[in-house]
Amino acid sequence: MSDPVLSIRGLSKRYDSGTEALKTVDLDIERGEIFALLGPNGAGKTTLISIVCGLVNASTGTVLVDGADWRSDYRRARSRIGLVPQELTTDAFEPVWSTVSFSRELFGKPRNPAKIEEVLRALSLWDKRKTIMKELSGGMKRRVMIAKALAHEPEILFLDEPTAGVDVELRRDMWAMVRRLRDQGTTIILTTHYIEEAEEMADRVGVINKGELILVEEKRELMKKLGHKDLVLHLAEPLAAIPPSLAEWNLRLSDDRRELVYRFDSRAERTGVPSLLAALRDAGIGFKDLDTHESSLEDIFVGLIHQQRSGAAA
Ligand SMILES: Nc1ncnc2c1ncn2[C@@H]1O[C@H](COP(=O)(O)OP(=O)(O)OP(=O)(O)O)[C@@H](O)[C@H]1O
Repeated sequence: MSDPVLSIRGLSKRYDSGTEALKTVDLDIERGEIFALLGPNGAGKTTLISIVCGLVNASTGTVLVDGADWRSDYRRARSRIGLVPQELTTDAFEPVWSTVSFSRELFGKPRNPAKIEEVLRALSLWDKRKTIMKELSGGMKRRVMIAKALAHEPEILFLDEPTAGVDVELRRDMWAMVRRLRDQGTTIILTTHYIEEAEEMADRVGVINKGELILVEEKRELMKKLGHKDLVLHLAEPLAAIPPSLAEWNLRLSDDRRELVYRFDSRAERTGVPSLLAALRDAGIGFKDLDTHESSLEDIFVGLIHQQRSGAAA
């Protein structure tokens, strides 16, 4: 990778409470990419973002933001970054316009009404510029948080769980907006619990668990690894054993012999599900119901860690 816009080396964090929130993270972010940091609750996502943005002190390590050291050259480094935090923090009685333009001034940038107008228009907030914050809908408030983060024209935008608790429509809206920002040249780093969100949005995905960056990959590669689904067939009658004619599907029979489970790659062109159902009919095995389960993120992490360890041992 040439000339990363963000370069993180040996970053670790142990809070005063003794919690080791980050264990020696190394990460380069490419200019102009959308990078999703994917991990369960407590994985260390917010800690990582907070350190890079100068809100939390690292225990060890260094960060270069567009070449500027985030400790010795803090102002320059910080001015390159916009942060949209998880929680909405604005003055309820302030209108949208002044809320956003104040954020620009905080970075010591000269007033620039044309720039503020551009940001508000890009986020479809122009019509609301005179509305006070408390009269906005939840989705609008989130947009204002993004406008605030963009008001000083940062190169890198951090979005900490941008769609937590928002409905599906707003989530799609947010994704489209993030893509537009990327198309205009902003580098985007977002954190998420949702595999679906990482899949939809990111160019690259970093998986973090228990403070450890388990892997960083191109989205397409990662999704191949995450694509397993289980088809569970609830049988009409308990089955003594799986007949040899079904061997090719590698089915699993539950301990009570009432469920057959077929694991398949949901992204493959041929999942094998239709042919399995036909083979079951031919074998005279009836079922009352069927459902599919996607592995939880937790299961996937366990799998990835396992894969990594066995890879390292090989
Ligand atoms: N200020 C703090 N003091 C002590 N421990 C903290 C503090 N902030 C976070 N932690 C702990 O550090 C670990 C990582 O937390 P962090 O908030 O970074 O995770 P996260 O991946 O952002 O989680 P979530 O998805 O729930 O927001 C957790 O065990 C958390 O309890």
